This record gives sequence, structure tokens and C-alpha cells, in this order.
Amino acid sequence: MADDLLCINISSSAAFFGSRLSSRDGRAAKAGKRRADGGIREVPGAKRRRTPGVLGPQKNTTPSPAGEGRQQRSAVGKSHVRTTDRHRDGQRGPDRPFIKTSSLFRNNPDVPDIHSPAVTQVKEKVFTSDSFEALDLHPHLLATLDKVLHVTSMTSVQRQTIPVLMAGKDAVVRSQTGSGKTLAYGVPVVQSLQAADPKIKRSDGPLAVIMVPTRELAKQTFEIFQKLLKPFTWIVPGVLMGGEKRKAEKARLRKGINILISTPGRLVDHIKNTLSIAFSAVRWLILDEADRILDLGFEKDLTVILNAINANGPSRQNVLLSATLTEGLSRLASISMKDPVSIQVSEIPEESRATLSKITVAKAEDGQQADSFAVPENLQQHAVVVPSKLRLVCLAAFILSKCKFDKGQKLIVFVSSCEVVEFLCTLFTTVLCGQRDASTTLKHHSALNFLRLHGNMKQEERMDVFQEFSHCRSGVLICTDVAARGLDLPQVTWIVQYNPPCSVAEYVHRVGRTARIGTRGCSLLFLTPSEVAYMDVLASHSISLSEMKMETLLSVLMKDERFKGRGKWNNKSAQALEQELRERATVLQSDFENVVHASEDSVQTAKKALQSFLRAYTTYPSSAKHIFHIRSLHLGHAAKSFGLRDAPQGLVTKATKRPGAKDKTKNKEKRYSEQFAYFFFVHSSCEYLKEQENHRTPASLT
Ligand SMILES: Nc1ncnc2c1ncn2[C@@H]1O[C@H](COP(=O)(O)OP(=O)(O)OP(=O)(O)O)[C@@H](O)[C@H]1O
Repeated sequence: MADDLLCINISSSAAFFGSRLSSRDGRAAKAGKRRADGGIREVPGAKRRRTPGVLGPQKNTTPSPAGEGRQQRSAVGKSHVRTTDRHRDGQRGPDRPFIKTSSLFRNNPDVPDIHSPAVTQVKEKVFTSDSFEALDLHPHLLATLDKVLHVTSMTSVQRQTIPVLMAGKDAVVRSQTGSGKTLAYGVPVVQSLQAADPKIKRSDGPLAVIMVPTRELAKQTFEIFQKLLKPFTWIVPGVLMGGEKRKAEKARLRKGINILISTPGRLVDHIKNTLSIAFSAVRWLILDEADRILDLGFEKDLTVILNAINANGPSRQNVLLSATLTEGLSRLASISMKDPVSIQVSEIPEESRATLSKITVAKAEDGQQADSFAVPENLQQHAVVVPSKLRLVCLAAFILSKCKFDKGQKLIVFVSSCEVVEFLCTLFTTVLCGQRDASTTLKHHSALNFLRLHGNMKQEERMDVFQEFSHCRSGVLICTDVAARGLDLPQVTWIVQYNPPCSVAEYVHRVGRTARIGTRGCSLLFLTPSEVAYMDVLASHSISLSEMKMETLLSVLMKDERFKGRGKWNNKSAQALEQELRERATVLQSDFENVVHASEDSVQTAKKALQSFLRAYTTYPSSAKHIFHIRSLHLGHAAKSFGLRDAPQGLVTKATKRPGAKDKTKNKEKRYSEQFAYFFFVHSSCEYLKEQENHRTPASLT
């Protein structure tokens, strides 16, 4: 660890996040010269002298193939070394404290080459040449599609779905993200309700119930229905979602809502508490993002809703839609629907089937072939392998390259927890938006605009951010998976997955926030060296990524004079350039560390973010634990990616089983949601509860 330490002398006057930064004298650029180690050259710097006699014997830190954590564990937990260094200006103030931090470029695991298995991606044609006029729609609805929504020709999923639904059938619809599924069900719902005889009255209550998983998606869907219903003013749409005033919603429900769009939790709230909804007239039940709604998390809510609707409703049409409906789930759900039509826009090419069958890791745990998902054809998917310690600077460099040096870019960065969103957003705003002039005061860099979105925010703030990011021309939205599904945010150019998703379905939905409706878009997945096997998992679902090199990401720092190192890079040799690059990365990391360590509060914020990241890391499903296991993380290196100079002591994260240990809950979630899907639409609560009590698998499923 001693060799892993740098000694930095900083001005400790930097205030808590958001305040002025300390002057540059704290940077690692001024740190001591580091010894070359294991073939890794260090940045050039001032000399570092080690106070003799303090160090214990060094352990061997040879990389182990088993994962970065194991090999690096030997490098942490040792006492720090008192070192001295010489400043860039050659002086060290006598009253300035020594700050010790580990080198960014030492003791990292080897970055393996990525061998992404060759797969043929599943393709879907987005547009057709068929016009909406070919359908038997009300002329006012046709005019609205053209003049208000600016759509004339149908997308593939619309051409296949609208006639089926207009014929009164149930449907299970799977088509890629951003292919127009909302209008695929929205148009037939409006067409059928406007034609109802006698004319629909507000007091009829809900005739269509549309369930979506998040508040933002509920709002977005509501706005689309508002537009579609412009000529049909007697049909009233309404939205219910958590965070809004329940009393106001209750009043609107009392007045009457004919097309009811809601998140499951909020609808249950009204069913149980306000008793203001009569479902006796429901003719349509639509589950958008159906695989998510049928998920374990929503199971109880959906049971309550179905029981309420089933109690005394007439026969109705049921529609399930998603970009990632697995065959198993849609088959089981369809058992309980009336002769549903299965609409799947994509076809898996034969060659792809052959490749898939060869990828053994691809097999689902129950031995079934993994489902293939279609991703937009114009989406360029990349992956970058970055050792833990370098993750923060690499993400920052990537954001700078897109938002500062490449104009007009709009990025969404997905992370694993609300705390990490808050932490990164504040840190990046402080460090990356800061620009020093001669008097070292900070100015805001206008091209960089960081926004945050997560489930712990107040509803009003969530909506403001959603609107702001929808309308801005460039900026970075740092968010949790609350923004992963359904959101139609215009002109997003890059999706960055800083923390890998919990499932391949979530991967597909996250990247689906770009390259929508035939436009171009790019995505970047961050992996650590111990996580590269995730590429195989993606390949097993027909998803193939090309590699981006970490050095390519970091190279943008050469353009940013704020991170200038010791300034010898006018020597144009490759070696000098590489050294300068490393020095600049180190300077940037030091800026982060200085801000984090500016006060006890900011250190605590960083620790909380680290802790929540670790906790989230324990929640990967058992089938992915061989790749994402908490034990393969190196705490000290993970801490560095939160700007912490040391691995914090006493972090509590839920202990998990060893990889390979017998998992009794294997496939439990899957079994659960499949069983639940079976009960979808048909069973009353009594039957459902009876089955649950008996813990029986329904006969038709066996
Ligand atoms: N026929 C069409 N022509 C042009 N644009 C369309 C058409 N239909 C829908 N769109 C636009 O395509 C975008 C994506 O539509 P939508 O959000 O319904 O996609 P989706 O398939 O539901 O995506 P996701 O799976 O991510 O929820 C929207 O901006 C919508 O206005």
C-alpha cells in the first residue's frame, strides 16, 4: 500500500460541496514522483521521500485472475505512511497538513480484452409506408394525429396492433423501445370510446384503465391522451400518481375520469382509502411496461386492482405491452386472456438462433434458451472496462468530452441508488462546472448542466426536472432506474450505464431512452475488470457491444487546461503524452478528493453514497452473482471512486451468500411472477388466496 500512496499538501480551506474550490496547490500534480511498478508508469512529479521505518513489510499485490477485489485486498487496510513531498512551486507551507492518497494508476487489476461473442442483433423495422388513413378512424382523430401529434405513417407495431385492438381482441405486444407502442393502444382506445353509443358521460367513471410503472411515465401518457382527445371533449382523461395531493385526486375522481392512467400504488391507495372509484364500466385494461407491472414488486398492488375491476365489470379488452416481454411471461399471461393475439414485431434470424444456442452461459437457469430482445438498429452500443479506482475520473472525462468539447449532446447517466445520484450530481457540478480565472474564483461553465432524478425527490421537483431535461438542448441527467422505462425524452444522444443494470431487460430499457423512433443514439456501459463476463450475458440475449478504450475516454483531459499537470508534454513523445495524461487524470481525481474531504459533512455524504452503492451491489439476482458479487469488490478502490482517500471503516452492507453456494431462492422471483401472471385477469381474490395458501402450482402450468 505504501507504494500506492501519494502525499498531497492541500489548502484545507475548501468548503462543503457547492462552495469555492481550494486553489490548485492540493493537486496530485504536485505530488511526489512515483516509482514505476509492475510495468505501469507513473506521472512525472516532484520527488517523494519516504520516512524510513514506518512501513511494515509489503505484501505481494500481483494481480489475480479471480477478480480485482481479491488481488487488491492485500493492498488495503495497512497503516498509512508518513511521507513528504515537494510542491510544484517547490515549497510546502509549514502549517499545511500532509494528505495521503493512493495513486490512481498503481495496483489496478489488469484490464482484460473484451471478446464480445459475435451475435446477430434482432432487428425491427420501425416505420411502414402505411398511412393512418388506411384505418377506419374518425376523421377528427386522423386530423389530430396529423396536426397535433405530427404522425402520418404508422410504425410497424402500430400497423400490427391497431387493427387487432379495433377488432375487439386482447393482445400481447412486444416491440422495441421507442417504436410507438403508446399510440398503438392509444388510437384504438380513443376510436372505440368516441364511437360509444350512448355517448360517454363523465359520470360513467373509468372506461379504460392504463397502468404504468412510474409517475413520469403516467404524466407522459396522460399528455398523449390529452392530445388525442382534443376533438372529443366529452371524454375525460385523468392521471393518478404518488406524490400528488390525494384530496385533489379524489375530487377529480368524484367528478369522473373516463380514461384513467395510474401507477399501481396510487390506484390501490384510492381503492382502499378514498373509495371514490367505481370500476363497473371498465372496457379496457392496459398494462404498459407489462413485465415490470407483473413484477414481484407490484404483485400485491395489482392483485388489489384486478380484484376491484373484476368484481362487477363487463367483459373488457386486455392489452399487455413491453419491449422486453419474455416469451414465458407473455405465454402465461395470455392463458388468462381471451384468445389473445401475440404481436411481436421482430423476428430472430436463423443465424442468430444458431449462435445463441452455442453460448452456454446464455442459458437461463431453468435450462430454457434466453429470450432475445430487439434494440434499435441505429443504436451504437459500447462498453468500457475501467478499474474501480479510475471510474470517477473516466466518467467525468466522458461527460467533459461530450458536453464541453462536443456541442449539443444530451446524456443520461444511470446509477444504482438515489444517494449516488445526489453525490455525483453535486460533485460534478462543483468540480466540472467550475472554471478558475486568474483570481481562482469559480465561474459556472454554461455548457455543463447537471440534473438529477430519483425516487427520493419530491414530486414537484421530479416533474420540474423531467420537463427541464425534456426541453433542454444539452445537459446531463444523472438518475436511477426511475427514468429507465417508457420515458420519451427528445434528442438524448448518449446513455451511460455507470452501474450495470440488474437485468438484461433493464439494460434494454435504459439504452432505449435514445435512438427512438428511427433516430440515432449511442450507449456506453461501464464494467470493472471482474465484470466483463456480463458481455456474454448480453450476447446471450442477442445484444452485442463494441469496446471503447479507457485511454480514449481519458484523452479528452489533454484538451482541458484546468487539469494541466507539470507541463512537460510539449515533449511530444508517446511516453511523455501518456505521462501527462496520467498526471491530468490524477489532478482531476485530486480535485474530487479535495472537495469530498473539504468538510466532515461532505465526507459523510460520500460515505453514504459508497454504502448505498455497496448495498445495491448485493441486490443483483442470484443468476448474476457470479459476475456481480460484493466479495469481488475492493472496498478501498471503490471508496476512491467516491473521492474518499481511505476505505471507510464499519460500513454495514447486508451480507450475501458466497458465489456458488446453494441458492434455495433460485428462480423464485421468476416462478412468482409467472404464477402471478396466470392469475392475471381471471381469478377473484378468494381463488387467488386459496391457491396461495395451498402453495400449489396451477394444473395448467405444469
Ligand atoms: N407513427 C409515428 N410516426 C412518427 N412518430 C411516432 C409515431 N408513433 C409514435 N411516434 C413518436 O415516437 C416516440 C416514441 O413513442 P412511444 O413513447 O410510444 O414508444 P414506445 O414504443 O412506447 O417506447 P418504450 O418501449 O420506451 O416505452 C414518441 O415521441 C412518439 O410521438
